[in-house]
Amino acid sequence: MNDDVLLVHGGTPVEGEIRVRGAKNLVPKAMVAALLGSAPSRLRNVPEIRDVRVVRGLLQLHGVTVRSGEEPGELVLDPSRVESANVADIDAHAGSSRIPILFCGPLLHRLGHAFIPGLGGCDIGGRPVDFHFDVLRQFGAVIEKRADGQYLEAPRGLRGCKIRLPYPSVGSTEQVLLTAVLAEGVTELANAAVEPEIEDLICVLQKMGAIISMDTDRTIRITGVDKLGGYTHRALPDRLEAASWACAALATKGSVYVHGASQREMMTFLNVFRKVGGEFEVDDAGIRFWHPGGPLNAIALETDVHPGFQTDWQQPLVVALTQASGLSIVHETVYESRLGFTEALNQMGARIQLYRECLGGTPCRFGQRNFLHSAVVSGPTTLQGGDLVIPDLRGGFSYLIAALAAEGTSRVHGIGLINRGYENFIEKLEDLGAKVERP
Ligand SMILES: CC(=O)N[C@H]1[C@@H](OP(=O)(O)OP(=O)(O)OC[C@H]2O[C@@H](n3ccc(=O)[nH]c3=O)[C@H](O)[C@@H]2O)O[C@H](CO)[C@@H](O)[C@@H]1O
Ligand SMILES: C=C(OP(=O)(O)O)C(=O)O
Repeated sequence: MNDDVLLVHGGTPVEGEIRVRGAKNLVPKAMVAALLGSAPSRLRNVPEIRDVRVVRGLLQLHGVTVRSGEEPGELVLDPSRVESANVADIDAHAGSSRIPILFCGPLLHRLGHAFIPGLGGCDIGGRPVDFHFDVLRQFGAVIEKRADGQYLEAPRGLRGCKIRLPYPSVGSTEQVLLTAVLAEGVTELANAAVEPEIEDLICVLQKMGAIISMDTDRTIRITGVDKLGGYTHRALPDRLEAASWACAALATKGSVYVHGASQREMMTFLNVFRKVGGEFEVDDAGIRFWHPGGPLNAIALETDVHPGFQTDWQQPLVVALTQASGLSIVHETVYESRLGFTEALNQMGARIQLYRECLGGTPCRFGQRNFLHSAVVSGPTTLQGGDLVIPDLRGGFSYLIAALAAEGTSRVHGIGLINRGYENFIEKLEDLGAKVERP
């Protein structure tokens, strides 16, 4: 059996219930934050995804014990014996995810040095980390580029500083938070990212004893403290996974109840979902998403930083837009190369044209720089099953949605990548009545 290929027999609406657990874009960061504590931490609602397994391995390499807690999805992290790790062992995790770079601040605080391997993450743009290293230098870190990664030291310790990010980068904001909380003095971070996962990380750090404020102009101020304790925290739900299943319901004319989905973090998505013609109902335990019948509406969509339309929602929604009547306009302003996945959709019968121009009013760094970062989606189109090779995490799930909506059977190759951010997605597909099988 080839466990990296999935056969998807399309044409059946997804119907039923699934559960989402803690957010892929918070849980690994909260695990890294435990490194900063002088006492054990307890993290709940942890999903079984690859990004969590990567960080668990990296923490254990550095002497942190990570064990399962009493309740399902609970981790207990004990940082009392943090130690240097063997570079070759760290390197084994090179290319696995974005998270290793967030070890810089905590390891500099705990050990006075850090080695960071090459990063992974979705291939949706250059994914530079210049902002990260700029802010670390401002704190006092000395960074040496080596063949297999970056070696950092803090010869004079880490001191608070005044930072303005060139762009509200999520990872760079997290880099500042995880470094500033134990740095000497006050740090001011202007033009910070304020995604819900950032706010949840601030809650984690505050529980540990950090002093962090967020101003109305997205300026975050951190007053360094001498010591942090442990935390007990239940991670916020994964709004990205929840939206992905909602788009599957829309594209296949189905109905999915997502246990654990939270309206608060999904308000912008819910507005767009409703404009396209989807229906949803919120209750205390989750959200039901369904296609009410009749035509879907084409829309104009621009991705942006929070509270704008989250870029990670874009790819699954584009598949649903192939089923909408009329011309939809999509302007991807966060990543320069996040529309490449549409080529395979066109081969299935979609009609999506990409443009270098900014097709929208949101200020964008990619206009006139030769990036195909806008799209016009003409629909509705009938999709035919085909051979699909997964390019990235959200593009991969989007291909599953397209295969579910298509006539005939699709072979989806490289499905292992989807485990990075979607817990037990094959079981969930089966729970929703999807006709999938391993060849
Ligand atoms: C593990 C995780 O949390 N991943 C999320 C995180 O990625 P990540 O933290 O990598 O995304 P950023 O917010 O940093 O990136 C946004 C933009 O800033 C640019 N940039 C970023 C850093 C830098 O040093 N230099 C630079 O130019 C990027 O190229 C990109 O164009 O936020 C993204 C934006 O919400 C999400 O799509 C990802 O799911
Ligand atoms: C881009 C994403 O993840 P990462 O930053 O981990 O590549 C994503 O979750 O859509």
